[in-house]
Amino acid sequence: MSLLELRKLNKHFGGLHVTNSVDLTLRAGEIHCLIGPNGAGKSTLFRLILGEHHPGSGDILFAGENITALKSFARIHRGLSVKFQVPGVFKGLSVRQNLEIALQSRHRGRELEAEIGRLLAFLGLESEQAQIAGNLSHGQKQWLEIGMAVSLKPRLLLLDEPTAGMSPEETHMTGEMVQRLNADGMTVLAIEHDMAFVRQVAHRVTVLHLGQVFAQGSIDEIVADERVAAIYLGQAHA
Ligand SMILES: Nc1ncnc2c1ncn2[C@@H]1O[C@H](COP(=O)(O)OP(=O)(O)OP(=O)(O)O)[C@@H](O)[C@H]1O
Repeated sequence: MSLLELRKLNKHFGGLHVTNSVDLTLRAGEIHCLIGPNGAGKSTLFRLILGEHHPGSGDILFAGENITALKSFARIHRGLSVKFQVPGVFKGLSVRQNLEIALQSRHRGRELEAEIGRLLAFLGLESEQAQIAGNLSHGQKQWLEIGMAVSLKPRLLLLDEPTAGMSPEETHMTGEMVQRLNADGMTVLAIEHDMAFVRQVAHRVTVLHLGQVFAQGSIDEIVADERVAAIYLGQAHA
């Protein structure tokens, strides 16, 4: 069963055709990685899925429903969540307070405390819960934001370069987090340049190039594809 379906999606910025008739289907329960050169249109695709941009033409279906005309909050309400590249944590508040803000629209009292505890354990941030978020390491800030993005248990999690700036160890731990979320039933679409992360988590990979789907397959198929090597992996990422 498909959870998300992009059908012939087009987006122009002035004369620039940034999303060019993109067809992409995410199966419910998969971890799907989106890779491609800088400027390929990956982030724009996320903004279209989230409703921050509206397509010139084409359709977006979520769990069978056409959500193309829906506002972002309505999409989030249906179970979409996103973590963008720049951490959007409240830097002056503690880790615990950040999680409380993310959770308080749906949980109160004891239930809220239990959910905060569950997330702190999941993120490995229990001993940092009283820390001011601005003082966390780069990796911990990214994890806190992942925690906020998954706090309301979305059906689909969009991650925009979740491991950017992380050490190999932190990258691996992030991959494990994504796998645990997936094991609990969450479908994940991640934009990533780090091929170790892609190899660790991806069930399928889509290569975007010049706003178009250029290739799709398993990580082994993508790495073996000479056309992909020529436009992307042959550069710094192999
Ligand atoms: N709001 C905008 N107005 C005009 N052009 C835009 C806008 N947003 C993105 N673009 C252009 O669209 C193209 C695709 O950008 P996008 O950020 O989606 O690519 P990307 O694949 O995510 O790149 P990166 O890997 O560098 O993040 C780029 O040429 C960019 O300059």
